[in-house]
Amino acid sequence: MTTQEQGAHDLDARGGTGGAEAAAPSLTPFVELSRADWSRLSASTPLPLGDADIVRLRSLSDPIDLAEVDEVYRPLSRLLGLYVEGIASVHRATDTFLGGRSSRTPFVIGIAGSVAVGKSTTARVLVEMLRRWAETPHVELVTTDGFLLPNAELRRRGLMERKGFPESYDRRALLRFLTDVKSGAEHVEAPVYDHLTYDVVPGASVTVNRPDVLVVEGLNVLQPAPPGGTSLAVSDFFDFSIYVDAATADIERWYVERFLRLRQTAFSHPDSYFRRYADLDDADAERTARDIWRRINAPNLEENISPTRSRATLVMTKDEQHRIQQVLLRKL
Ligand SMILES: Nc1ncnc2c1ncn2[C@@H]1O[C@H](COP(=O)(O)OP(=O)(O)O)[C@@H](O)[C@H]1O
Ligand SMILES: CC(C)(COP(=O)(O)O)[C@@H](O)C(=O)NCCC(=O)O
Repeated sequence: MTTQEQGAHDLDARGGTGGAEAAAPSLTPFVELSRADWSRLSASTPLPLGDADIVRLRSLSDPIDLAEVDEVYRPLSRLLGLYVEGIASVHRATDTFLGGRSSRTPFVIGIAGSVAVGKSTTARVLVEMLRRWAETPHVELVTTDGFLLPNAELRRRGLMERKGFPESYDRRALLRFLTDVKSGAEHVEAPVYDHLTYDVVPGASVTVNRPDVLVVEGLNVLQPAPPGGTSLAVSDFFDFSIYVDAATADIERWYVERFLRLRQTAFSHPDSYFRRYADLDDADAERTARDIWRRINAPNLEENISPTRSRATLVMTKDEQHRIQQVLLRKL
């Protein structure tokens, strides 16, 4: 925020200048767009996804519909394309300036937000769309759950009730991974988490091989570096970041609904960590889900995740039916 903008903020905070004329609009570092404003941008953007693609995404159990993709994700993928082109152009100019000494590295997008707000769905749709743009055919997705400490280590540290909190991750491994990706390294490996066993998979990894775009999705990707240290923040490696937002009561309801649905699928699998939940009736399952939400996910949202919202480049706010109602885009 500029000093002038800060001044305007301070005036606002005091309730305006005291004059009878209309108060000056409050200045923020974000451009604010309603759904209608945002979706109007879609008219000038070709849609790189068709019905068949949406059906395929749905088959991966993503519930998103074509209207949402059309009105919200189409402009978003175009905007991201503009940022990718912008960075590529800065890269070319810098490379000429340096006499050919720098190599281009992947464009990294971070996606943050609460458990159950719809980060995975947003990330998967974006990946599918970005892959269809000529400038970004090679797009990869990594979720930060692979960087959680294994359950055995969480138990040793008394952190099983803190899964998803900043201290439950191997932050240095995540920083090393991103440093390697942003150094232009080939075949960079990330560990893998299994929601079925509720644990990191020993010895398993995914490999990221210099994509055009890497999407990094996780609860805490916008967390600042720990105070007092000299360490970097994960977001120092992002070229763009998105915070997916919604009212806490709606997110809790989505969490409970997903939990109830999982009884028929993941929970009933013989290897499921939550096998004991598969046979709960609706009332007991809802009680259990609300208990996990209130003990773990709600405090994490309030203490660690929500405070990072204003660090994002773009904030997408959903209504109670997952429809994006407002987009905030950071001013440049
Ligand atoms: N755009 C959407 N429309 C309808 N339901 C959605 C949408 N996005 C997510 N959901 C549902 O909300 C729940 C949480 O979404 P998910 O992407 O798994 O969240 P997260 O990755 O943030 O935990 C899931 O049950 C998912 O099916
Ligand atoms: C695995 C998660 C921490 C999400 O991790 P992320 O990929 O966002 O880093 C989360 O889905 C989770 O399991 N939380 C613990 C509480 C619960 O079981 O809901």
